[in-house]
Amino acid sequence: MTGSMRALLWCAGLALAAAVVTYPVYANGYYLALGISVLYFTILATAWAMFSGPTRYISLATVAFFGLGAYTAAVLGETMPWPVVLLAAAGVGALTAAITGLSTLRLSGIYFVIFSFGLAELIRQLVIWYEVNIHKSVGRYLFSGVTQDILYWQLLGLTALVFLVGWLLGRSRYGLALRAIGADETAASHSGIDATRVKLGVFILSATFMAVTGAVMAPRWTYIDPAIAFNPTISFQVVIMALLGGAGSLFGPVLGVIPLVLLFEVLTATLPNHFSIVLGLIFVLIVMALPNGVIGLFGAGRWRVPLGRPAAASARTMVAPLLAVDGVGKSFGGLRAVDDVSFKVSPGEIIGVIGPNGSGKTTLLNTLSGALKPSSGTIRFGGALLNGLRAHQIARLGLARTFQLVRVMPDLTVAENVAAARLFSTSDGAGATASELLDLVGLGTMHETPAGDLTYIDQKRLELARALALQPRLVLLDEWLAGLNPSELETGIALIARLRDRGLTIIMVEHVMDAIRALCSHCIVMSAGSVIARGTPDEVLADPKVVAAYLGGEDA
Ligand SMILES: Nc1ncnc2c1ncn2[C@@H]1O[C@H](COP(=O)(O)OP(=O)(O)OP(=O)(O)O)[C@@H](O)[C@H]1O
Repeated sequence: MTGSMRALLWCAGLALAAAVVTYPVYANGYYLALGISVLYFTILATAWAMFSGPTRYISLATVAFFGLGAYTAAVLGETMPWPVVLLAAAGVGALTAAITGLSTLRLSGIYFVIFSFGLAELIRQLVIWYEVNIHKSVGRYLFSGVTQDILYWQLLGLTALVFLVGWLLGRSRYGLALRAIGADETAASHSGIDATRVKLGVFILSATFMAVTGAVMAPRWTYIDPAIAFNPTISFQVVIMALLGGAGSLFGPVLGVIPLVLLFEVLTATLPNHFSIVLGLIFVLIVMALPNGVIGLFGAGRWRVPLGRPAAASARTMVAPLLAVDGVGKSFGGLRAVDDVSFKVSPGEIIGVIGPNGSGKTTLLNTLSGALKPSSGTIRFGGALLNGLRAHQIARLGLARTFQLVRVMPDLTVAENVAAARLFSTSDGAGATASELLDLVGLGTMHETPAGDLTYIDQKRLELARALALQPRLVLLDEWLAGLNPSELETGIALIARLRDRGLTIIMVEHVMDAIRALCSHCIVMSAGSVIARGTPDEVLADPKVVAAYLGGEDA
């Protein structure tokens, strides 16, 4: 772009900003009211997309927080200074989001949608009950000195703030963490991301904006009752606007707000009795025709986090043994999938866990990595007791894993997948960069490729790079070599051997016996949840009990 073009763009931007700021001075009452609607829906849709865009938790609770803000203003507006009223509304919104979020953000998919819709209705009913039985009147009057002009400028300030916060969030590690959670919450947790805390924090932030918007809007109505403040249509309109514009980017929702505010304006005037039907139709059309919103048509970037140089690994003090599993069991109802398993792993060792299908190998790995809580026994890692810790806490201690059914975050690029495992790293020494790790696993030329576009084998390589990005002391590989052709297998075995030579400790569940023989110093063999043999690969594979357990299995 030439210098004069840039100057022209700056001038146009400044002229637009001046026109927006001075809008109440030259707009008549009708257009000012439209401007107010555009602004308040912009804030609501941007705040909604801040949480729901990256996580894909579709929330219909917008009006719950908006209504609480409006009601807080109605209750306090005539007795308290206005800034105090806005702070109180923010506090009520944040507190309600914290309480409800803590109990429900473990829900996902349709359960969260239903909950969020129910929350808005529950709060509406509680407010009606309070008003009728305690306050003895259905609604409240709010007379304040807030004119339409002041209302507009308050909303404009709040719009600027929501964009600033959204921009900062997108640039922060929480932005990438949210997207990682949205792409694959399990993989994110095993990469050290505390999914519950990240989701809760951003849910509260988003709800706070919604509540303050409700408070700012309250003086517009003068008379506030639950039907106005908690009108469920608002929640649906916000979802439709954010989806039309594109919920995956910061400025996407506003592209949906402007045309839809105008359209809804026309519809309420021309089809007041069929408004909801038209709303539903628009929703269906948007989801079918523009799954990534208007902004998706331009391939506009998502909120990206610069990779930078990763945090470095600490010189960890090794305690022998690195892992001590003692009497671990795991039951599913009446099925004892893992039964009284004990073994130790010393630093730098590769231990093989083998056994026929269904013998409990993956379940054992799941108890070690925090995906499942053991029903009995203890697991100590580097001296720390892992029982009771959650997946992200175990990952942060330096215990990484790959999955039997490969789990990458498909919408994130290869580089972002690796970066996700570094977001909450507490390491402080020098470690391999993301780039070095990708070179190591053979993905050095694919940094910007979306992980979902990789072949199955490359996804496995990426999973390993992501596990290594945690700078782990122990890596659990669950059939990482499965499905490789002979030359890929050779490369895979050589790669694992290199990791061992660098001092990494590995537990590998594997059916490929050539790999077990080539890599493992020691094996445990499981059958029906119990350990039936242990020793070197040659010893266990010659054991008649093992041969019998495999029933002449092809590899053994
Ligand atoms: N979440 C679960 N709920 C109920 N049963 C389960 C669950 N996970 C595993 N199981 C059962 O526990 C047993 C052990 O399964 P697991 O997947 O650990 O075996 P595996 O040795 O890893 O098998 P494979 O080699 O086929 O992967 C099986 O009978 C399985 O059906």
